[in-house]
Amino acid sequence: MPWLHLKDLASLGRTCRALAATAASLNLLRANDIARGLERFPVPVFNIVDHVLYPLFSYSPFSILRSSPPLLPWGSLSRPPHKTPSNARPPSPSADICPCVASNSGQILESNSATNHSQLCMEADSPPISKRQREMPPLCGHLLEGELAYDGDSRLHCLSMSSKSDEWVPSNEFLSIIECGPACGCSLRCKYRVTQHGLSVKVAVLKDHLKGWSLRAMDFIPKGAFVFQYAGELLTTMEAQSRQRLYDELRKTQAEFAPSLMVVREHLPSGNLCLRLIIDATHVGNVARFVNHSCDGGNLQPCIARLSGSPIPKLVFFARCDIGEGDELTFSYGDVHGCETHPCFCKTAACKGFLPFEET
Ligand SMILES: C[S@@+](CC[C@H](N)C(=O)[O-])C[C@H]1O[C@@H](n2cnc3c(N)ncnc32)[C@H](O)[C@@H]1O
Repeated sequence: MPWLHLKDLASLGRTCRALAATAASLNLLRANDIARGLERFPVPVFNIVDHVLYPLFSYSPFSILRSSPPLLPWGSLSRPPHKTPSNARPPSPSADICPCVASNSGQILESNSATNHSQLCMEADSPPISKRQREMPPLCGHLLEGELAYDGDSRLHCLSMSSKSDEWVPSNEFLSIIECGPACGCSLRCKYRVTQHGLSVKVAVLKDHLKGWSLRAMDFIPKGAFVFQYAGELLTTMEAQSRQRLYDELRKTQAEFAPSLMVVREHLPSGNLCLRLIIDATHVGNVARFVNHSCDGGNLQPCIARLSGSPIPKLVFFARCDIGEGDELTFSYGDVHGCETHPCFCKTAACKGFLPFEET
């Protein structure tokens, strides 16, 4: 029964009282935590709009390669226990500097300046750092342009790409962050691994009568705090195109169907495309699949995070401003409105009337 789709569970529940009780308790378990214990906090679902108990998809805190055969919506028989209490914080950085600056002998090569962190991402038993490496610009913990990304509270403190001032100006441009990763000798406690601990704030999924499911903050989230990554299936362009055609067909017949296919493109200063990251959270994903679009940019800042030594970047979100408990979490899906078919209900002053859509 734990693997069954909501509809099959309901049919089975109608056959006898014992199965009805089991189906009801399974439904309650699912609605109390859509993340199935895979995140630091349970993610409850609330719906006073209709009788759908919870959305159907497979929860994964991290992106996976295209799942074939598809995962079942409720993957495991035994529900994994919450490993940490719900009020636990991510592992706090153990020291002021990243441990991967330590040499083989355990001696610290760099001083406590975060801007000196560059040379550093090396295995503990890797060869000593060369003069050339010492002179390399900083990498981990920095934005692509070299600015330091995080302040002492692990909050994103800077700087839109277009503004070089110290004041953080929210922007629709994606920031690009480099974090410590598999190529570094440091542990998960390193302060340059802010985006690597899964969901970092309490959220809940709520049904909205116009936009479908939506995501709400269940706690105050300070400006600059990491919120979550956008996890889903990583697709090739060809796979994405064929899925998009299928989703367009499904939308014609199923009013409730809300696909969550995101395409992020990165360009070189020359304008040439250098990265296309396609994440489909329609079937497999995390809480970010419930974030709706807002034409004014919303309260989440999307960023591309690269982990040192990992070939595939991630799409991650930080709070663009202070976010109050109960606020809906939103971001801008894009500026291009190529095909005006799906009405937007963001209700902001900047609303363009339709959801962004671009043929790629
Ligand atoms: C990433 S999902 C967001 C969660 C979705 N609302 C759901 O029910 O699963 C994207 C889909 O949500 C809907 N959506 C998101 N933002 C919207 C908005 N501002 N107005 C209307 N629909 C929106 C669209 O159907 C879109 O394809």
